Amino acid sequence: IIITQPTQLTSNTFDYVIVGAGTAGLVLASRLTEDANITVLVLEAGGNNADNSDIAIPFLAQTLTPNTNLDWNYTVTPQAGLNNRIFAYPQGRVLGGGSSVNYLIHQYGTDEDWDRFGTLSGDPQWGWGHMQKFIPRHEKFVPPVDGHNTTGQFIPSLHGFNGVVSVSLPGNNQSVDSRVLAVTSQLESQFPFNEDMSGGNHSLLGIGFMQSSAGGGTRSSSSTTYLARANKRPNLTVLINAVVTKVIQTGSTSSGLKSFRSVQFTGSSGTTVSLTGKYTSSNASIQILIEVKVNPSVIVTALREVILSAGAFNTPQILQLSGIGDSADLQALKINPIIDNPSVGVNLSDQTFLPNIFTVVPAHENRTFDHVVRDPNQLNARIAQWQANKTGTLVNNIANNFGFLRVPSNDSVFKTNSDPAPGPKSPHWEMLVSNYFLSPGVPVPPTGGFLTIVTVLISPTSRGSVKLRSNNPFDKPLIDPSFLQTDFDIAVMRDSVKSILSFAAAPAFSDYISDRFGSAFQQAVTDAKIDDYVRSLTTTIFHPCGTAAMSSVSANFGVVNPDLTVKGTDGLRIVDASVFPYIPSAHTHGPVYLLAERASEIIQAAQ
Ligand SMILES: Cc1cc2nc3c(=O)[nH]c(=O)nc-3n(C[C@H](O)[C@H](O)[C@H](O)COP(=O)(O)OP(=O)(O)OC[C@H]3O[C@@H](n4cnc5c(N)ncnc54)[C@H](O)[C@@H]3O)c2cc1C
Repeated sequence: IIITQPTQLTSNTFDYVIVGAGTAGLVLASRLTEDANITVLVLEAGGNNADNSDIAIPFLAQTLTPNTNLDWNYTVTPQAGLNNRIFAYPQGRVLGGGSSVNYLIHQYGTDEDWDRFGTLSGDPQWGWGHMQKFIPRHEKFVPPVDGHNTTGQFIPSLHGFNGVVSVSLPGNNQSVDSRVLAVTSQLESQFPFNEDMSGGNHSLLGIGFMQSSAGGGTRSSSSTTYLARANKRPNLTVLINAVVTKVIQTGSTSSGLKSFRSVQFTGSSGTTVSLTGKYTSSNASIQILIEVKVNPSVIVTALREVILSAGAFNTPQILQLSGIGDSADLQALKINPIIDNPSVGVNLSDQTFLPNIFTVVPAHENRTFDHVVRDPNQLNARIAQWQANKTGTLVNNIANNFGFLRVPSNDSVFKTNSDPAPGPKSPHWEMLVSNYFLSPGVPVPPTGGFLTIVTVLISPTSRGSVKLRSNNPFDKPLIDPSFLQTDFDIAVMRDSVKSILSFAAAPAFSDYISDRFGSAFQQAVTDAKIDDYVRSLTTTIFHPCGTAAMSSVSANFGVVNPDLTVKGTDGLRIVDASVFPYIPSAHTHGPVYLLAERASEIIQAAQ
């Protein structure tokens, strides 16, 4: 059941306490409570999502964040590689976490990604040979809502058809789709067609159709799927509006591990304390009323384990608030270090987002979605169509077509850099073709039609960090993704811009695209100017990973062991995007789902 107040808890002990009802947390909650004898409490800082139809409508994903009540409303620290800019760094704060607010793009990463995890962790079961078995358990591939013939648009053997989360191809054809496909013939050697980019042992390289976590035109999140199937079980309790502030040491084992089985959190049901004072100066007297909302802390205890699934920013934040982190950092903030581990909060890896925007000739302006985005009447008409029968423009996410590419192996960048991709099937960069002006946080211009080809650095070599600002759990952490800090990263982005300029210059777009949009893009005609342009516009594609990374049991770095237990602890595990030692070559929620499915198996085996 879902409860809203700590006072509704019927016990303060549970077999498992899961922190965060996000992508991973709800997989665990659902799988662990399949055993009716196991009790689980999930603590989620955000609210319910049931009454928010904007979450359900795929195309409205871009309106859910940043800076909304579904978002943690974080920002990056000034980014040296991006002209010291500061920008929003959204993270879902609602049942379903990222899976409720993200752009629905669904993939798993390549077998090369997973095999690297297996090798690095010393546990071959993180390799693809084992991990692929979770796809049929997780995925329910369903036909697109427009019922079009999908032959040649995906490879059935790579998918599951009886799992939990719905996945589908675009359910509304766009006029640019056929142009994109024409480029895969016209410029085939550079942009070949790829029938399926879900990952695994099929190469990701090439251009093809997007697969989304949606079914019947509606978002399929961990909340609408994994939680929905478990929600009626009496052994599962989900408390929303509960902000976890730390995990608490409850003892030690005979082998010297520190046990952390209690969790401290703050519910929303605060008491308001009013202080009234009078300030009198020589010529005025002011009455001052200060109201402070005091949220009492509540402590719950896990009989078996506490599992942190609070995401790549908040999991390392909670660890550090709990005394698990770099001792020097913690002492500087007057936090008592319990486990000294300098790997906590470092190794932050993320992929970038560069909206390369083109203007569309007036004759085709109406084929873009810009009129829908800028005109509330047109948008409302499409919302009504979606409400009526789940069809139309809004059933798709930001793009129907996308592609993954590599920097050519003879490129000079490899003279000074080794290849960070896990293998030849794994890309260095991605392109997403959006049929409108797509630049998160920037409103569409009042007139004109646009085509945006987003480019994404998929295999970054820059690494950042998540550190505490203070010992106050309600202070936002200092998040520094260190974007484009290496020669390799900027070289890949430069290559991506040059490549999409060739893509846009293909015959298929000659009667469609009129120009590049914006002076920085127009002036990007030399390598140096392209770099300026890249640094002036790049932000994040919201895939932070690696801040509590998995390593082998004997490694002298890393935060969790291959079984996801926190090093040096007993009763404490991490299951979320923070444990990936490298960012997967993919949009990250699919890899997180597979990770959480395997974690459920590991946790059940340990019972
Ligand atoms: C705007 C956006 C677009 C994205 N687009 C895509 C996409 O198209 N495709 C894709 O694959 N991936 C996408 N992602 C990334 C993907 O959603 C994440 O990689 C994935 O959701 C991470 O899962 P997680 O379980 O690690 O964390 P999350 O899903 O973020 O879950 C963490 C949960 O913990 C809760 N929590 C955090 N701190 C506390 C606390 N102190 N107390 C209680 N609860 C807490 C949070 O509120 C949240 O519900 C996107 C992400 C965003 C933000």
